[in-house]
Amino acid sequence: MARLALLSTSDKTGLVELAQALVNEFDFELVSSGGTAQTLAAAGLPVTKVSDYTGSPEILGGRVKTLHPRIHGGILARRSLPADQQDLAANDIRPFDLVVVNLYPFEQTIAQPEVTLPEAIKQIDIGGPTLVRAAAKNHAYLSVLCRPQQYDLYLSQMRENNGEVSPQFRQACALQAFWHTAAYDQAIAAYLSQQVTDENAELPDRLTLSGHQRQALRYGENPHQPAVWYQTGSRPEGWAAATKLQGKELSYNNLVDLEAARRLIAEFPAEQGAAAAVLKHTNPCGVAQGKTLAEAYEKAFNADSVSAFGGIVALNQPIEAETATALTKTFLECVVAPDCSAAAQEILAQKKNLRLLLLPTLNQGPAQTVRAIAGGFLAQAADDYLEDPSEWQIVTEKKPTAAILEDLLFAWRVVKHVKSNAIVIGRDRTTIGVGAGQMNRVGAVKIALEQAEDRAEGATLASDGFFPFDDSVRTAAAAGVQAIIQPGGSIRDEDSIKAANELGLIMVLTGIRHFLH
Ligand SMILES: NC(=O)c1ncn([C@@H]2O[C@H](COP(=O)(O)O)[C@@H](O)[C@H]2O)c1NC=O
Repeated sequence: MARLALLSTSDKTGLVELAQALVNEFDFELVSSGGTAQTLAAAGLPVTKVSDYTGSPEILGGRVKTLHPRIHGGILARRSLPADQQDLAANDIRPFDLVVVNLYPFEQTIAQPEVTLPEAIKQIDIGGPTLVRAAAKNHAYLSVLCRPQQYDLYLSQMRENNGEVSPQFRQACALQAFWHTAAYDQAIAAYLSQQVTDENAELPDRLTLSGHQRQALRYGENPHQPAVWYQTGSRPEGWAAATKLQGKELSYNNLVDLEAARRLIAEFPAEQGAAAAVLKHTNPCGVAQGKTLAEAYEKAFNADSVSAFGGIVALNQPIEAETATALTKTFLECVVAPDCSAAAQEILAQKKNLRLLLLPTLNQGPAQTVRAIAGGFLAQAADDYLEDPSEWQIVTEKKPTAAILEDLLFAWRVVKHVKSNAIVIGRDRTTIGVGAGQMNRVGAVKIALEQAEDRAEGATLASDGFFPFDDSVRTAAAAGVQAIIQPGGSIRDEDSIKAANELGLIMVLTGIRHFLH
């Protein structure tokens, strides 16, 4: 007797070709749900509708189509178990050899702007996952395919093995099927938890990390660490949707640095003027705003040209020829920008090893960040607090001019993206000294000042956390710094303010801290 395949697919890609091969090459009979049967019949293929096969019509507008003992009995029966065989015979049920299902497009639906809850719920597939899970459970006897990308592999296995597939192949398909339904349910649960309106909605009770391998990376932070890049969601977003115009494969460290660069450059919206950032090991070594993108990049590069070698560059506006020429003057690992002109692409093509990426959504990142610890993981809301200088407190006798306030805001936006303890010294919307990741704050001040040299005269200084003592203020003043921005909140704030007044400095307290660990 011919073998039986059940086909019920939402995405009809490759369906007809698969079904033709099943019927013509492997003598399958086809049973399909309404829309799938229609597509197959329109292609001239013999197909039995599920409703004819079960004798039960599709009801509730398609909510119940394949949920029937004649379908699920045929999928779940153990061929080697006499009791199961008797049940099949007694109930006139034929076993299935193949189940091909893909699910209602839930994720694509919720990705659409302004989708309503009832619209989303309508796209929660019930019968499909039931078929997939049943077939995957019984993979000892049948195959399950849940994505069109699997069809060719299935057919080639059948062709190579005289119309059979190996138990290993069926098992691999079952594993993919369970990952698939798990990710599907995860997307539903995540969406529904977003609908809960309490203030903790972004950090729900349960958090499941779900992603599929986008790319096996050559290695992790170091060559002895295996690493993989996982993509969340079925539609590529963020870096998974970026276009790489040239250059070698992205590495683990490239991606970590690129994400740090993206977060930083997102502080500077393109419409507020050109900005450029050069990063090394996630810390900015040079950041600048300029009248043009080329000027911003030159300023950022010159801020610390030694560290910029081998750096990651993020630009907030499309790259044109002048900026491209400037970018070719040193060795850079990666450049990311929202766009790049054809002329600029031609210039950058000279740098064969440079990875050039286009990411139009530079300011769109994850709402939460997650980090693994022994026995669990930590999740927090991303530090995307929008600075509002009208909330700042000017605590010294000397008050900042509008120009100094602008420089303070610039340094403050940058220091947020430097590993703690962090100090940024800035001048004319350019960083001139960065002290990153120090174990004491005055140490970070000294490193930043050392780099700034005599350029510290008249500069501004930003500190990501408060000053526990007045030593940082005194050190900065001695080097010529004229204005300081910091969160405040130390029990000894008064000491720092007093020192600032004594030394003729301006001090601004933001009330917001930006530690980055
Ligand atoms: N309700 C059911 O019994 C049921 N059985 C299969 N489906 C889904 O219906 C879709 C195919 O429907 P159609 O063949 O009518 O185009 C597939 O995405 C499949 O996963 C169902 N739909 C939803 O739950």
